[in-house]
Amino acid sequence: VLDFSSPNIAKEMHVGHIRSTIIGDTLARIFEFANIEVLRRNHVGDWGTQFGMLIQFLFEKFPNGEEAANQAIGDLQSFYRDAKKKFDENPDFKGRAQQAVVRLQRGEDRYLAAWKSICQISRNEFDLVYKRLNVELEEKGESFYNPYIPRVLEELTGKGLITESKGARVIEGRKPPLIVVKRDGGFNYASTDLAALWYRLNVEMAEWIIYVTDVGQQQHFHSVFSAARMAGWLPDQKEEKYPKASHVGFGFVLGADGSRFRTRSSDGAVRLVDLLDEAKSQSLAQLIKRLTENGQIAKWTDEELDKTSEAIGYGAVK
Ligand SMILES: NC(=[NH2+])NCCC[C@H](N)C(=O)O
Repeated sequence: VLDFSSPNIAKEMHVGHIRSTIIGDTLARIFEFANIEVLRRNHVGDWGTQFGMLIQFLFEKFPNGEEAANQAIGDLQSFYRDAKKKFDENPDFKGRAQQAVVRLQRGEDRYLAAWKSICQISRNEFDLVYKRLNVELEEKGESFYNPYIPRVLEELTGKGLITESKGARVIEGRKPPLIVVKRDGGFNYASTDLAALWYRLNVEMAEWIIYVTDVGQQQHFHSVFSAARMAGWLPDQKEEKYPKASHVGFGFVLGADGSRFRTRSSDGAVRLVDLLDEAKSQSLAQLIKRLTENGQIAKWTDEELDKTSEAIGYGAVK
């Protein structure tokens, strides 16, 4: 199982996700070339308390039905921003948003439908990037593993691995302890990853599970892996045995000024599709310049110029 790309619904798909997409795809291609069966998993962040906020905001903005919302959301990132602003500034709205989470988690139709349409809008945007990069992925988002969390935690509790700490439930072993149930009783990123690991080992029968994210998540994965070893799901690290789990961490993408590159700056959003457009148009300009210089330009059709600048531009990004 190769877990890569994995952006978050309704949030920006940032350059770090592009890097994960490209490294993950490269690894997948190497394994596939060696005739190893690869499950290319897009572990999208499609669950969590932020959906209460988004859905409530959607309902209040479009009280006359979800139909209109589909088109009106349009730019999901600014929709997210507006919802977040209201959430932070308006305590009444915050309360309603928290109610909405409960109703979503209870599976009320109207809430599920709104959640689904928000996910679909994001998915369409992600797909534009995957298509351009020629990367294939199969989505199994965080929400997929939700039903497995309680029984997985029950198993870990039965093995004596989960303890109480300041109202939360945690797995000790590495420092800091891994929080698996929040103080409010909710599950989190770690509980989802434990359930996903359990599923990949027991249902998908994975021999090797590889996660590709930036190094910022190294500690998270090592804590999850160590919990899995304590539970006896994975063999001892020192033995080169299967099944195994690995984190492929890459460095942060830096901007020209050497600081962490953000696709969304305060003065406006830089979308990843725009980044790809830019790569293509810069290589087209260079191509035309050089072909003109060496007198070859007349021999090239527009289509050849287009295809070549795409290959060079996207290739450069990759
Ligand atoms: N199984 C995982 N945790 N995979 C990586 C998920 C990455 C996460 N959605 C992020 O954007 O940072």
